Amino acid sequence: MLPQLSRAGMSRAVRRMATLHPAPTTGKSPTAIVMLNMGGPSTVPETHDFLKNLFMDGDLIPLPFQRVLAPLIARRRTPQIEKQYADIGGGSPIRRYTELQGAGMCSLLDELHPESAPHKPYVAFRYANPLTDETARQMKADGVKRAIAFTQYPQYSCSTTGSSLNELFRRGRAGEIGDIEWSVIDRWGTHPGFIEAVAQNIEAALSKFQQSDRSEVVLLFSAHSLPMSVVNRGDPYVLEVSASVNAVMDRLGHSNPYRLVWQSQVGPSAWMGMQTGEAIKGLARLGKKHVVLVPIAFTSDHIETLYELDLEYAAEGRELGMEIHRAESLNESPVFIRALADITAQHLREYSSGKVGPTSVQLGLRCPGCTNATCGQQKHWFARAGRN
Ligand SMILES: C=CC1=C(C)c2cc3[nH]c(cc4nc(cc5[nH]c(cc1n2)c(C)c5CCC(=O)O)C(CCC(=O)O)=C4C)c(C)c3C=C
Ligand SMILES: [Fe+2]
Ligand SMILES: [Fe+2]
Repeated sequence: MLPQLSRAGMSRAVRRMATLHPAPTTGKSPTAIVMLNMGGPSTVPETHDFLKNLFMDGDLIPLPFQRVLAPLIARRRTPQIEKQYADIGGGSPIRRYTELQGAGMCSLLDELHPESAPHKPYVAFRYANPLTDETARQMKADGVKRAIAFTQYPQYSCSTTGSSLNELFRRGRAGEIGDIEWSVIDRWGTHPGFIEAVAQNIEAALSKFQQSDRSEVVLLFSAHSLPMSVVNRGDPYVLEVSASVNAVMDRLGHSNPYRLVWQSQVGPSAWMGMQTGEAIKGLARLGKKHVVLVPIAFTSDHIETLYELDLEYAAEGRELGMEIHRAESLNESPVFIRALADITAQHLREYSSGKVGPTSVQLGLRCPGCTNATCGQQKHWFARAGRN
């Protein structure tokens, strides 16, 4: 039985775990939980390399003459994005939060699933340190024999999770990771623990409004948008984000009016809408003066929350006479860290019983219109793991 801690107590405990969770000393090879995400520049000077890696990724942004154009676009975009990271405190907090979440998750997992203990968290970012190749070297040095590739994007897109899996697969094929039995958790956007953590943060934001205004507050769920070219080839991200929103609203008992809107589009092509900024202006025109912004597709703070939502949109809304609060990102939420441990424990149980359940990869199911095979790569994972 795990100890029940208060939110503050748990947060302190998680912080302690993050500094204390040591490399295992039992001599038993650890079960690696590899946390996949895009990453972000921890300091402003790292912005250029982050952008260069991002624009080099053909799974995210397919460009003609990618190797030539990507560095040029990255260089041109760097000053603007550097300023945004400077304005949110000098860098992205994603590495700090991911390490904290991973340490807390693995401590809980050792108790929830002792059969595979010790569990050791590894972070593999796609565009910032620690990059996948560095993590691969560390796993090899640690003698890892069993690993779970655990996406930290709750909802699947071939441009995000698909890209991270492809990168890990390439490193494995090049012999950089060692001989490992892999399995994959590739989506968990409706897991009850995740939904509970988001719902609790919404309730905390709602409590900032006067009691008499509370039921009138519009919940504006905001997710990073996706180019329509990606949506139209059958990418499941939009559907899966919608499913998350629906599950949160079910958990809240449909207490408030709500919409799902899309932010952070880049470049001139068509993207999924409506855009978050336009929605806020539209609500103001309709006389809706109370809004909670809810980030729903990312698990920690980043420029999309700290800059775009807080410094741009919320500020614009307030100028229009609105009261706007943002639901906190999941960051250090003990409910969320417990959810990460539950998702992994469930996956380990399903894996060892030979069942492929909801926390396992959806076996090589491509987007029906996918031309770049991003999603299809996943079948290689199960070939390696001897499962399909
Ligand atoms: C679930 C989240 C995300 C999806 C889906 C996603 C798709 C996507 N993104 C771009 C282009 C860019 N994204 C950039 C930054 C960025 N993207 C996400 C998340 C998703 N992207 C986050 C959390 C961040 C910020 C990282 C941080 O602050 O820590 C950028 C760089 C910033 C900029 O130049 O504006 C670009 C470019 C595309 C094209 C795409 C879908 C195909
Ligand atoms: Fe993005
Ligand atoms: Fe796809």
